[in-house]
Amino acid sequence: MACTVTCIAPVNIAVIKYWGKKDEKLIIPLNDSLSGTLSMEQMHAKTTIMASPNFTKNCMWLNGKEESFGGNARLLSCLKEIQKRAQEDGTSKEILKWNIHVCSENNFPTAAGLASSAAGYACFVYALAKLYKVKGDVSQIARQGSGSACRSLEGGFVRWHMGNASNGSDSLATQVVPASHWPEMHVIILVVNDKKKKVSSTSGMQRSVETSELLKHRVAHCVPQRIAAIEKAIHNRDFPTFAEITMKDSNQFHAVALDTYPPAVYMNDVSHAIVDLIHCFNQVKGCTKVAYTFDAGPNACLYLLESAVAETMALVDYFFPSNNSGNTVQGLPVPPCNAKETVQAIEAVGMQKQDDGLLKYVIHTRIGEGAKELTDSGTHLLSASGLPLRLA
Ligand SMILES: Nc1ncnc2c1ncn2[C@@H]1O[C@H](COP(=O)(O)OP(=O)(O)OP(=O)(O)O)[C@@H](O)[C@H]1O
Ligand SMILES: C[C@@](O)(CCOP(=O)(O)OP(=O)(O)O)CC(=O)O
Repeated sequence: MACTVTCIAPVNIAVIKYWGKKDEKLIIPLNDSLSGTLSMEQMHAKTTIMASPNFTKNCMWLNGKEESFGGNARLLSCLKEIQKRAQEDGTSKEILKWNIHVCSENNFPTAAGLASSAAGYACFVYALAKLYKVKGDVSQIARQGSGSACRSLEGGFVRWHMGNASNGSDSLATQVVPASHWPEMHVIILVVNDKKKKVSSTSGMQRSVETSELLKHRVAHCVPQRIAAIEKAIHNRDFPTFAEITMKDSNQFHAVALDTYPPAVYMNDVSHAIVDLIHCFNQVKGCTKVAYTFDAGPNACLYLLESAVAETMALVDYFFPSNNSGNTVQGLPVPPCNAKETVQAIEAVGMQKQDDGLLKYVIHTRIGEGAKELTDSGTHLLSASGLPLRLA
């Protein structure tokens, strides 16, 4: 009688940042944004949703712990919107009356500045769409869970169009190119040891909209040109142009955060030392090898071509030594590399080796595919009676 679906969805990291809403409730942004979707082999959210006439209320478990469903306005608005679409599409009325149990797990740290909310809400909405057999684009609905979630449904590079409609009907995400367009594009995430609690993206951007003059300038004069130029660079697989725009946009986003009153400080000294290292590396090589970008936290996300991975990691290990033998790298293997000459050249332009243990760990991944359903019933996270198979 019960219906069950299980789906996985990826993380995405913006190269042109979303920062600021023109509608807080519908989550309509002030500007277009563009991101790379990261491979689900390394990082994904996985969500099982079961609908049953026997369930007495909607329930949600995240990483093995029960969370409030009824008290989470964003989960509720995604559910309401998908059900509305299902009704329009003529889905059987019966299932729409049943309560649902949702069980989700992220195979990477939640709420640690690694875009878990983007993967999580994309997965929730994608799985609901499968459950109710809703056809067509659901990015307008994922957007209402967390803005950046709308970019996690598709693979490759994805653009979120801010749209013009006041009801948000044209504020949706579309694929710019599939992952296969630029398979050499890899990503290294440097997870920075950080004790401090951040200002959430939601409240930080709200404060920026209220107080930052620079945000107005960014939205009107910078983002439109950058979106057009980076799309072109992606189509042409032009890494130096892609990298320069990515770094400038990250820097401008953090300048807006500082222009906010009171300021929102997301990058720390380690983040700034990573920025210095990347600029020194690009300088001594005489061409742009690596781009950095930072979201609302201190962790660095490096976009680079596969051919630069080994040397970049050798430099990270040298300039940001771990407490023991090399930084722990999760994900794709990193080939060994003797970067002695580059290290010397970088030291000659003034970069110094940092203290031990500033990085927690490193994730090596690549651009990957969008959300998908797992059809093997052995992958469900809920038992036949609708309870989590694993609790924390
Ligand atoms: N798999 C999931 N399913 C549903 N909701 C999720 C999931 N993962 C995360 N979330 C929601 O997202 C919240 C975390 O969002 P938050 O913005 O604090 O962290 P983040 O997305 O990891 O970091 P950042 O936005 O800075 O990249 C969680 O508390 C939860 O409400
Ligand atoms: C810095 C960012 O990562 C901000 C992401 O903000 P969220 O999508 O987390 O915010 P809400 O819509 O309020 O949930 C930039 C980006 O991903 O484009």
